Amino acid sequence: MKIYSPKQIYEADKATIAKEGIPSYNLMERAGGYIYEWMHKRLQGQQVPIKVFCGIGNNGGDGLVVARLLLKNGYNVDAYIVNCSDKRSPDFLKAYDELKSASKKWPELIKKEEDFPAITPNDIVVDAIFGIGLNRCPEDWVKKLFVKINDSKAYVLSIDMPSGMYADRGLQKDDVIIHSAFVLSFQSPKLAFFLPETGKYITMWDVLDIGLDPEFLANTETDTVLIDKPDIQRIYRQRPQFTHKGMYGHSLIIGGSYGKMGAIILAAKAALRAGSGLVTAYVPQIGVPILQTAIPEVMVETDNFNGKVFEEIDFQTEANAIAIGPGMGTDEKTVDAMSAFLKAQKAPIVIDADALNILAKRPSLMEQVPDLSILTPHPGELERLIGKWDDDFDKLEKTAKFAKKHNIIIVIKGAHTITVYDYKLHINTTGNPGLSTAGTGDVLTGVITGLLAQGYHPMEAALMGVYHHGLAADIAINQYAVEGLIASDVTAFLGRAYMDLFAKPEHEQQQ
Ligand SMILES: NC(=O)C1=CN([C@@H]2O[C@H](COP(=O)(O)OP(=O)(O)OC[C@H]3O[C@@H](n4cnc5c(N)ncnc54)[C@H](O)[C@@H]3O)[C@@H](O)[C@H]2O)[C@@H](O)CC1
Ligand SMILES: Nc1ncnc2c1ncn2[C@@H]1O[C@H](COP(=O)(O)OP(=O)(O)O)[C@@H](O)[C@H]1O
Ligand SMILES: [K+]
Repeated sequence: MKIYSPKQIYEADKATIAKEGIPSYNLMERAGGYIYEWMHKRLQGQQVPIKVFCGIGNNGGDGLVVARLLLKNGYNVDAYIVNCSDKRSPDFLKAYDELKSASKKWPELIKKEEDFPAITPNDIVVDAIFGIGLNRCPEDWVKKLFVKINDSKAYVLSIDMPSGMYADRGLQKDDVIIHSAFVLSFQSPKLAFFLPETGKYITMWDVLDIGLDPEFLANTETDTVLIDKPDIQRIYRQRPQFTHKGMYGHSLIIGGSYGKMGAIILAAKAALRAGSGLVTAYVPQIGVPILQTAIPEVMVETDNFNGKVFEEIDFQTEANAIAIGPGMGTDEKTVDAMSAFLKAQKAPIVIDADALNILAKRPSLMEQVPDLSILTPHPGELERLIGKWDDDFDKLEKTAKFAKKHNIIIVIKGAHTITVYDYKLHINTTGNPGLSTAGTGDVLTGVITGLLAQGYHPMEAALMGVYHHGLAADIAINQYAVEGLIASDVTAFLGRAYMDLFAKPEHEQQQ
């Protein structure tokens, strides 16, 4: 699914108005009408007190349309104008007049703290104060209203965006954002919904198709996309019948050190479960018996030194895909070994964990990283690589620049893992907080490497690997719950994730 920027949404509005030959106000009526229908379907006429807080722009106008429709259909509704500016938009004014003629009184005006109405936990608050047009910090009394709404414990339905959240910048000091139980977002969700600083203010969201010009939308390329099942189905390649293990690639996973051999076990096993035909682990000598005991399917190579960490990375395996980093440590001897290893690499590799920390320690090594290599940092590792950022939007910009400079793919891990390549952001939709547990990152490295070994393009391997890893965890929590899930369970459920990719929905299975 494409995620349009605010600029593209304003352009889509214009294109729709021009093509359909309608006044812009019709779009507001349409949007408000859909929101009313969404609410009516759930409320079925219940007399819950509904308080609609409207700003003075088009988001506020949408709120006024909703308030009018609720009123006309017998709901218990009060509308308030949060009078944060005198510059009211023309369509807001039209919606304002329409509400006045339907209710015979003007909505209540809020200009200062003393004007705030009481809000109780039994109320429904419709938040239509600011949408994508928020472009400066609201005045203090407006922020106090946000706080009052948040403290009220009322159910909050936000129109288009939670008020106070910006569509084009992240959270900054002194920002206050309305906490939404549900956001109904027009045409596409907004990037801020998926970023850690701002996404936490939203419990659920859905998209309302308000009928913007389909041709304009189809022909508009976006910098940000949400990756969901159909995208992965298009990437997946079915296995033909007459095959042998040599056709599914040989993965080589380099890593492990004294006390951290588990990381390499997790990654190697995940590469196998992702479908890699052969897997070899390259570990310091101390790891050989551990690996050989833990996974019989995996071959093991080691260096010529009898140490607890690598002093050399020199292997015989002819690998189709190589990953380096899990559990490897950042000992100076290992840094030198990695430096020599990188110089010899021509094809894309997967770089994770301590290998990322080594790149941060010796930035000149970045020059040796092959094009299209996949780096999989969590936010801590990312910061060590690219430096500090001001907010989440700044983080994405800095990451995109770094990825472009080195022609690499960066997978920023987190609640919505974002894969960055060539200034484009791919937001993952699977996964759950059960993944916040030791070793799940090692499993991800194994999955991506296993896919790369099978011949998937590095971008395909990154997107499918991240999706699949999250999907396996989503299936596994039905058995283990988020608290009980451990990294090995994710690997164990990778097969189920493959099955789920093409499973028919339950109601079709029963027919
Ligand atoms: N295609 C769409 O998505 C449609 C969107 N509509 C609505 O239009 C909204 C965008 O409307 P607008 O561009 O009017 O913007 P908003 O209604 O989001 O609000 C901002 C308005 O207040 C002003 N403003 C910004 N920051 C302020 C601050 N801190 N204090 C005081 N005033 C401030 C802005 O100049 C702007 O006029 C969308 O979010 C959506 O709700 C619909 O009306 C119709 C179609
Ligand atoms: N709350 C969450 N929701 C979804 N995915 C998560 C969440 N927390 C962590 N993850 C995922 O779990 C993995 C954790 O990786 P990482 O931090 O490297 O762990 P480790 O170093 O222990 O292997 C990443 O793929 C990340 O995206
Ligand atoms: K809003």
